[in-house]
Amino acid sequence: MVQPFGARLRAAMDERGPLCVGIDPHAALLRAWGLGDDVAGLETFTRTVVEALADRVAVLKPQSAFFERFGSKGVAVLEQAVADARAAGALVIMDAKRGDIGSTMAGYAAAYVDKNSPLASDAVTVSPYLGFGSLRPVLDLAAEHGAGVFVLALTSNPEGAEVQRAVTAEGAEVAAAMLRHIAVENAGAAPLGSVGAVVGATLGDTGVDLAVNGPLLAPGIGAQGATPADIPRVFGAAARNVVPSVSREILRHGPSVDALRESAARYAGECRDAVAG
Ligand SMILES: O=C(O)c1cc(=O)[nH]c(=O)n1[C@@H]1O[C@H](COP(=O)(O)O)[C@@H](O)[C@H]1O
Repeated sequence: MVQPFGARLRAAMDERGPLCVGIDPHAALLRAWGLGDDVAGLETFTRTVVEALADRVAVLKPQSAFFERFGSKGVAVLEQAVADARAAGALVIMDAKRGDIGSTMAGYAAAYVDKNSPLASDAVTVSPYLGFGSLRPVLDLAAEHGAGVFVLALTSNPEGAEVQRAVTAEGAEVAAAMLRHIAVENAGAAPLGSVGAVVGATLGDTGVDLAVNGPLLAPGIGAQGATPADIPRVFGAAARNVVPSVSREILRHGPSVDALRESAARYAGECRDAVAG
């Protein structure tokens, strides 16, 4: 029986530092690496990142969109990357941000968190904006397979506030309501629940209760302007559960494997220090 995702993530963060590196093969990055914006370029880029980092960072987070844009051949590259990264010891969060009615969420759950799926990942990102309850199939299947689910709560982009800071009929902000749902899912889990929240590192003091007993995925560091030093200000007492995530600001150091490793090691160290306070 595989350990729950939260326990595996805590162990990986303690051993390797809390950093998550995003694999986001933007067309501009492929060109900057001297690669074609095509499947061969995608394959080389992705293999290089996995080879450079999967044996040393806690988490890799492929952004599904950048693979899907090449159709089935791109998805095949994604499949291989997920398998290779996990084999090398990294946990993989599939950044798919799926969200649909419950019966369709069962399909997304089967795609990403069923351990027998070709795209089986350690965790997946989902959007709760069809209602938190619509996520039930993915929450349940993830629990059954020892996988995790990261629910968008307060995203790093400024436009997110329009929806996430809106006030519900009960008087709470939507994001706060989502965080409460997440806390309920994680109640009693130790050392860490397997249902995470996504909270941008760009946001400053969030004013919401981040004590959800689960991991807090914190994108926005690097290209979007946040730094590891922002972590204590944004997350306060919850900083220990933060998984800081960096994509472009590390990826731009390729194609040199050494330079990718150096950049990731620098961020991992800075994030470890920031989280420790
Ligand atoms: O779920 C995410 O990872 C995510 C949530 C969020 O609020 N903001 C955000 O930027 N992301 C993702 O994190 C990555 C950020 O990339 P960089 O800005 O290049 O570090 C992208 O793949 C985004 O899709």
